[in-house]
Amino acid sequence: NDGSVTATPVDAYDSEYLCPVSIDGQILALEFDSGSSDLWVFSTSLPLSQQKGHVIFDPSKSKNWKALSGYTWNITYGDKSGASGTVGTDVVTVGGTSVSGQAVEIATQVSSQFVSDTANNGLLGLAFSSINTVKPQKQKTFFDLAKPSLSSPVFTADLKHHAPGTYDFGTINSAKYTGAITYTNVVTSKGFWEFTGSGYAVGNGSFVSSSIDAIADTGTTLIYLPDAVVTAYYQQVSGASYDSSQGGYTFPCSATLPNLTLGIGSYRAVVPGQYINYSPRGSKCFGGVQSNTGIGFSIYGDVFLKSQFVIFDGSSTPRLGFASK
Ligand SMILES: CCCC[C@H](NC(=O)[C@H](Cc1ccccc1)NC(=O)N1CCOCC1)C(=O)N[C@@H](CC1CCCCC1)C(O)(O)C(F)(F)C(=O)NC
Repeated sequence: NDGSVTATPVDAYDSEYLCPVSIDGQILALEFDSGSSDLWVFSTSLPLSQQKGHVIFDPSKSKNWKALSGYTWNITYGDKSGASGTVGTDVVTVGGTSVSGQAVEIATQVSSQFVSDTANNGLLGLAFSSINTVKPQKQKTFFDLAKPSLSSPVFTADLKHHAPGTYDFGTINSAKYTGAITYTNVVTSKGFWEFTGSGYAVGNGSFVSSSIDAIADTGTTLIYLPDAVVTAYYQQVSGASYDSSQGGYTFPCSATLPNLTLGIGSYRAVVPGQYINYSPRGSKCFGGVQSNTGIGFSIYGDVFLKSQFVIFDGSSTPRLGFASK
């Protein structure tokens, strides 16, 4: 049972995209995150102060809810936010795709970033189940459980700039992209959709071949790249500089930003310069391309993903596909 669901940007900067998910009839807006593998929700087990402003899942109102007694989870994300709690299973439906026995992780504690992000009522992880945090037994992701019932074991991301996009499960909709799809192999050892980029070009400059170890991550807002790439990019932006008080590169909001081309095999993925003006911050504007220093690999986040049609192929040899649109 293939499915399709709308992914709506939460704000004017496309900082995250949320999708409606039904848990036994209770509908919550969750962030689909190909960088983690826990499906967790705001719940009635949270302190009331942390529930404020959010849509709350109430397991006592679900007839298909089965508590997994003694099971717990605890996750910390790259931006230092986090959550933890208990676990049960329920029927989870996304678009037309329904899964029973899905582990739904109930939050009993969430960090302040989640409390204040009132549009976000939890996450639906789409990375590999190997990094699910449930103990004593890790649980499968929605995609892993849905796979056998899908026409093909894939999901696609068609995120858009300042507009709603879609995630599709089970089919590759040829109306959503142009030209050929380029596939690249994925390494799953860290549990991410990890691949090696083939290089970059800034604006109309020549392409620089270089291997870039990266993950395709719908749960990360920006693009995080090696310093060599980031400095080469902002050298082409007049007035750009690294502003430690803002935590990254900023530039005058009037600046014209060059496109950034990122190579995937022989495919050249073009990120429009305007996508790289992320948001006003202080008296300047904050860049959508930042340094990957301290992360350990590069992250091709939403600023990149929304310029492409992306296939997450979960077949026995997982791979990523990219196409223009
Ligand atoms: C620099 C390293 C990555 C940072 C990345 N976070 C982000 O990219 C957050 C996402 C966010 C948007 C709006 C409101 C709140 C949070 N945005 C962010 O740090 N910024 C700061 C820079 O300006 C742009 C917005 C992250 O932790 N992504 C998580 C998933 C997010 C966690 C926080 C809530 C939203 C989802 C991830 O799962 O994708 C991960 F792979 F990074 C990870 O930590 N996996 C374990």
